[in-house]
Formats: sequence, structure tokens, C-alpha cells
Amino acid sequence: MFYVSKEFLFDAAHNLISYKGKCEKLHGHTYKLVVTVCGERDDEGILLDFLILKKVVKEKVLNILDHSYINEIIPQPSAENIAEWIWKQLEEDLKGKNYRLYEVKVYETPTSYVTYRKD
Ligand SMILES: Nc1nc2c(c(=O)[nH]1)N=C([C@H](O)[C@H](O)COP(=O)(O)OP(=O)(O)OP(=O)(O)O)CN2
Ligand SMILES: [Zn+2]
Repeated sequence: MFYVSKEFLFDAAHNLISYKGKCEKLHGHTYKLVVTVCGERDDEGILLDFLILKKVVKEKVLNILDHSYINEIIPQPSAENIAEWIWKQLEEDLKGKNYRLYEVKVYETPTSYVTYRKD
């Protein structure tokens, strides 16, 4: 089994509702997103072209979330909920004969991140 990943950055604002602490206030992050697909190589020796992965993530995720107020899209935008939303946005488009979506990682800061896999 092979794993193919690509990293992306997007800037967005959010606030956590009913959160007792600083994150209840409006603030922003440069989020890092890591999308991983898994599967086997095709006849060209490629699982999924990085260019296709970039195009799908740009269309289905970055065009919506970048420079957004995420609460307008995801009502309680914890990193966990953002990761699940991204998974749903990508799952169908990243399904091929030889590969499928494996994992979504969302970093709020360089040291705080969430990993989502639909097991
Ligand atoms: N499990 C989660 N915990 C927290 C979330 C979350 O989405 N899931 N979100 C927040 C806040 O949004 C906050 O902006 C991030 O908090 P934190 O990592 O503490 O931010 P810092 O700037 O303090 O991070 P450092 O990299 O440690 O400086 C809180 N918790
Ligand atoms: Zn935050």
C-alpha cells in the first residue's frame, strides 16, 4: 500500500461558540491542511498525480475556506469539525479505481493539529 500526501495553507478567521477561553473570541489562523490518499500504483507507476490532488483540494476546499469567516460555513469550527467537513468535501472526488481518501490533517498552529480518518 502506498500513501500520497500534499500540504496546503489557507488563512481564515473563526471563533469557538460556548468555549470558555480565548478561542471564544474572533481570531485567525494560517491553517495547514495535509490530505493523504492511499492505494496502489497504476500502469504509469502513479497512485494519484499530485496535480490532480491539488486541483481537487483547491476547488472543493481552498476556494471556500481561504480568507473566510469559517463559522459561516461550519457552525462550530473546531479543528475536528473542520477536518470532518473537509473529508466530506473530498471523499467522492478522491475515489478512484486504485485509490481512496485516507487521512485529513488540520493544523491550527505548528504544534496543534487534528487527524481524521473515517475508519
Ligand atoms: N481539540 C481542540 N482544541 C482546541 C481547538 C480545537 O479546534 N480543537 N481550538 C482552539 C483555538 O481555536 C485556538 O486558536 C488554538 O489554540 P492553541 O493551540 O492553544 O493556540 P496557541 O496560539 O496558544 O498555540 P501555540 O502553538 O501553543 O502557541 C483551542 N483548543
Ligand atoms: Zn482558533
